[in-house]
Amino acid sequence: MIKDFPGHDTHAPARHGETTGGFDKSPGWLDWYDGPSEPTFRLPAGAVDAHCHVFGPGEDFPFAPERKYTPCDASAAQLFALRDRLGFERNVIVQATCHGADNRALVDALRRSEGRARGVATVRRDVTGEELAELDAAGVRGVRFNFVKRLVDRVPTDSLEEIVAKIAPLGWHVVIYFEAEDLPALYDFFSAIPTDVVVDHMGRPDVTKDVDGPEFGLFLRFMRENPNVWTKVSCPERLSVTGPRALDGEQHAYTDVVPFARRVVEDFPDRVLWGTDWPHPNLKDHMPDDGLLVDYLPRIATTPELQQKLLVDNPQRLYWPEGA
Ligand SMILES: O=C(O)c1cc(C(=O)O)oc(=O)c1
Repeated sequence: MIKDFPGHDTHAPARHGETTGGFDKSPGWLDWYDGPSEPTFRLPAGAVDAHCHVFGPGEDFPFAPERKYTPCDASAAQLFALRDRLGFERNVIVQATCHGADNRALVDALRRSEGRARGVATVRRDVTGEELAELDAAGVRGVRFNFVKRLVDRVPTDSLEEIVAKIAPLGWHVVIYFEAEDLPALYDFFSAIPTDVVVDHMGRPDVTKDVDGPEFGLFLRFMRENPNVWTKVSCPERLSVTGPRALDGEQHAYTDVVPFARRVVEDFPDRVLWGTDWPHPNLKDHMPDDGLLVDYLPRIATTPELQQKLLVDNPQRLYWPEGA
């Protein structure tokens, strides 16, 4: 059973950068950017921020004992304020690893969204049908499998297969997060997943390498060979090496990532999604202005048709297939 926790608007709201509940932020933690600029790029009506998270608040939804980092709070109310500021209509909230397989903060945010958010949960192999039904009723439509070693301990493949068998009848999909260097070893396992599959952040390419080279070529081949695979062309702020950063009004941020994202959007226009990744866990050297991240979009989806698919039609097909 998912227990209802006391609503956090009964408490004083967490201030920007705070962590409540007696947790200390990881050393060097960067807080999300307060007061983002209003985007210059006008998002199409019905746009979905298809990758974002909530953290805690720690006081109401404690972070998981097995977590690899402790963030600042980033509440549902703060996420929805960002949604409105940037001009998005809806969100897809992805369970963050700092909450492990405890989906209470996610479920609470989904319930508060009044149908304007769907979720991607993390579950263990022993999850029951009753728990899955409850997650489904709250708006969860997928599970996340994480292979990034700095974020999680490795879960054995047979556990993941067992989870897939449980979620497939619900029509859910699998979100996978991995580093480009691990794709060769995981390629066959990923290709055998029978549900839709969504790859986080383009499989984290090394953007100092050639967009036409073998590493990114393998990722493009993975998408070409598996028509059930989608990807998020998100996180330029994570992948960029030379920037410039989305700060101080910069309108050409993360130029080194543009050719990679643009290639994917143009080759697979019906299987791409985009999200802010707010509140941007584990960034080390800067925190982007989310308004300027939205201004990055027309550089990777260069026509109104591509923008409509990326931001509206594709997320709607995957997360609100019943209609707007
Ligand atoms: O690269 C990351 O650090 C990261 C972490 C998480 C998470 O902790 O869930 O999610 C993301 O999308 C990206």
